Amino acid sequence: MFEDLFYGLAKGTVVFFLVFVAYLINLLILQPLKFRKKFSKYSNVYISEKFNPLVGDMNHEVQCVNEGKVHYAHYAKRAHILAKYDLQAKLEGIEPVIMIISDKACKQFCSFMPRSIDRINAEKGINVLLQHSLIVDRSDKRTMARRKNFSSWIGLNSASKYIPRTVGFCQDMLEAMTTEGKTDLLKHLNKLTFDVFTKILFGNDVDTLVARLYPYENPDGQIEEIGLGEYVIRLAARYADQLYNPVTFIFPFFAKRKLMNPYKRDNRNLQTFRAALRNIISTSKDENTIGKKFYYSPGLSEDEGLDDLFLVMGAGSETTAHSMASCLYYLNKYPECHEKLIKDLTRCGFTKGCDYEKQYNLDNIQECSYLNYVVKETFRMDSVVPGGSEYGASEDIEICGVPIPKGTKVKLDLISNHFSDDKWLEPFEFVPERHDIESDFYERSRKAGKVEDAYSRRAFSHGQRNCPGQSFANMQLKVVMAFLVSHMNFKFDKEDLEKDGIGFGLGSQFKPQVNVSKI
Ligand code: HEM
Repeated sequence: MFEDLFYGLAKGTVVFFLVFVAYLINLLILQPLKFRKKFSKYSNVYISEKFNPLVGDMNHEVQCVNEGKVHYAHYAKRAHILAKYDLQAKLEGIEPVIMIISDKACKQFCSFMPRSIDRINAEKGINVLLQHSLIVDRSDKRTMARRKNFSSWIGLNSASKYIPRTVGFCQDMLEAMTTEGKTDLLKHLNKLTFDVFTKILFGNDVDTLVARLYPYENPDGQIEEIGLGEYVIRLAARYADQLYNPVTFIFPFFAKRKLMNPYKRDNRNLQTFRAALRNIISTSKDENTIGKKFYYSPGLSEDEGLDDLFLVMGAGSETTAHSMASCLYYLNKYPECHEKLIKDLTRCGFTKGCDYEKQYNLDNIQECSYLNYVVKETFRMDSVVPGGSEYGASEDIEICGVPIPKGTKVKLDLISNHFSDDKWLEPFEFVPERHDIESDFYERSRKAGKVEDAYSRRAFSHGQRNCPGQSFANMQLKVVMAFLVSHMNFKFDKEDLEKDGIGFGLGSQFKPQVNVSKI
């Protein structure tokens, strides 16, 4: 009898094992191959030459990091190849995605929104982190009303009220950086943008709660005490990492139910963070904060209000801080542009010791044309949100003659276009003048037939779900650059300046150590 039981169990185990192996072969090899085959017949769809089981086209990312470049540097390197195509059939690991490359495809993508293409809540990675926020929702009336509120609370007019605070934080940051010798630039810039956002969101009466340290559970199980700014950065990084964890795809049940680490631990940290935000909002007596407008937004549940608030903190601060690092990096790499910018700032009255209260306002900032070109060029050279968001086809559609079945994941390529030889003259050079229609460089570009159009610049994406914080980010970048460039000398490491493929977009491994002194 025991023998029968033993054989029965052994047989069951072998059958289970074989079924599991078949499931894995289908998931990891057959389905990805089928996807490649399906699109390989279209001459306007790019498919990478080699099939890499498990990593798919992410092998480019891995290779970049191994070569000491930022993980998305390959988009620039392969821009001349991608520019020949409308679409790319890409495997992000084992996940099939149609990437929108050409302007024509981008235009059609926008025209399909929201009826046939819309956000999908893939319930993975960052989407789980912000599961009640507007970013994961389809573009129905309610979501678009949430976005409208967003734009009016964080739009240019209301945002310009915070310019004096931003300047105040810049002064504090400069003091802190100049006492350190070589300084961790990103750490300071992250703190700066986070400080600005927390003031806007929470007001003045909860400073102690905002400045408090909160418990965070490390991957090795140790508890660390960290500030809220660091919390946002770590949560975003942990949930982005979940996307590269094979369990997310192979055993989605365990990941969704948070039955094992890192899902369980990440969720515990997320709940600690959300409780901290709730406490801060309900403690604050200041009725006019933007945080309260989000949290108590009519028609939204408490969770939705809280996650929209978290979305502003996550989407707004690290992105802008990293763009500031890019901007300073390129100014250091191209000293002639730095000199020109100093002249332009001086012309517009942004000098050391000027009357900050009077000088730093929206009108004066917008007067600085070269500053504007420098910021535009920074966004072209380094797309700080390299991944963009996830969209999906909600019915069968055709883009540039290629049928895309319902349910296919679709994403916009936000980088390669910025380095296309067909669109830009000398695309790998940092040339702010290319955005100045009165410059010689612009004239040369125009004569060569390379003039930008509605879809040439993609850092903030396109369509009705593009970035609603664009004006805010632009303004903040200009204010901070105007202050820092007129008050500080800075020097990145020579090795970093000479190296190709440095970038500061989200997920970048670069943490520049910079020599800073006051002017
Ligand atoms: C350098 C700065 C920034 C860049 C490059 C950037 C870029 C992006 C990109 C590429 C997206 C995805 C758009 C898409 O799905 O097609 C996005 C979404 C979003 N961004 Fe930004 N962003 C920046 C700063 C900000 C700031 C300062 C805020 C808030 C004040 C903000 C708020 C948002 C929100 C709420 C969304 C989601 C919109 C929706 O789902 O409808 N961003 N951003």
